[in-house]
Amino acid sequence: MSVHLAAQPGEIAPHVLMPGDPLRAQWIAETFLEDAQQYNTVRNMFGYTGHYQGLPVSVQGSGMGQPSMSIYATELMQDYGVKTIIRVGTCGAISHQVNLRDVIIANTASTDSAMNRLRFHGIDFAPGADFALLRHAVEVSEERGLSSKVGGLFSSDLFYNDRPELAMQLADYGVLAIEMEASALYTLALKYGVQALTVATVSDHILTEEATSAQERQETFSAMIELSLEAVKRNAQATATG
Ligand SMILES: O=P(O)(O)O[C@H]1O[C@H](CO)[C@@H](O)[C@H]1O
Ligand SMILES: O=c1cc[nH]c(=O)[nH]1
Repeated sequence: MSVHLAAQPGEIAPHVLMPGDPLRAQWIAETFLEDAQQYNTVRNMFGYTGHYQGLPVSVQGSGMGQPSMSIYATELMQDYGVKTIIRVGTCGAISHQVNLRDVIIANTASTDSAMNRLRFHGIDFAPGADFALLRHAVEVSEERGLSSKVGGLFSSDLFYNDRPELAMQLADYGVLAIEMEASALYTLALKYGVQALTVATVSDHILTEEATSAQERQETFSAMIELSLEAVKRNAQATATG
């Protein structure tokens, strides 16, 4: 057990998908994993372990925002020795390069959070995805003809922002969408030598004002989950043979 996870040693797989929403974790486990067993209900931040095509995989809710993601990601990496994490999230597009329901495969994550300023004493660290994992995800997406794009996310501490125009300026620098966790995940993964990636479906388009429903955010976006599971499997196979 760790402070926030009730799993016994060995109950969490080396490969983990992390949605923000614990009910999306439940849906992923019940829909995509075989023999899924729940290992965590502490704070209702559900976690499950099952199998995807024979590969042990866990799904763990992260909660919303970088402090919550940091707690769960740290415990997964430090206390349970996980090797691979893919955040499977939703995001709000700030670029016309992406459309509603497109899948963004994030190579990097800018942030307005002070977390890395605290961690690095004012230095602006540049958190990035694991290249091998990202390459597997892109390969799967291309094979399946998915509407996806590789690019940067903005991990914001503010969902409701008094100055939304500040985030919009990031689009001029190629940032595709806003979410709230990727920067912390990438930073911690680099610290612990874990392979991490964020795959995020555009649930809201801030420029066109299109939006998906809460039910759709919780229970759909199958393409993103199937893409992530296949990328995890290929990455695990490549790591085992490499
Ligand atoms: O759908 P999830 O994975 O929670 O991701 C996005 O949705 C939440 C905000 O509604 C934030 O956590 C943001 O990052
Ligand atoms: O606009 C949005 C949509 C999803 N998640 C966010 O953080 N922002």
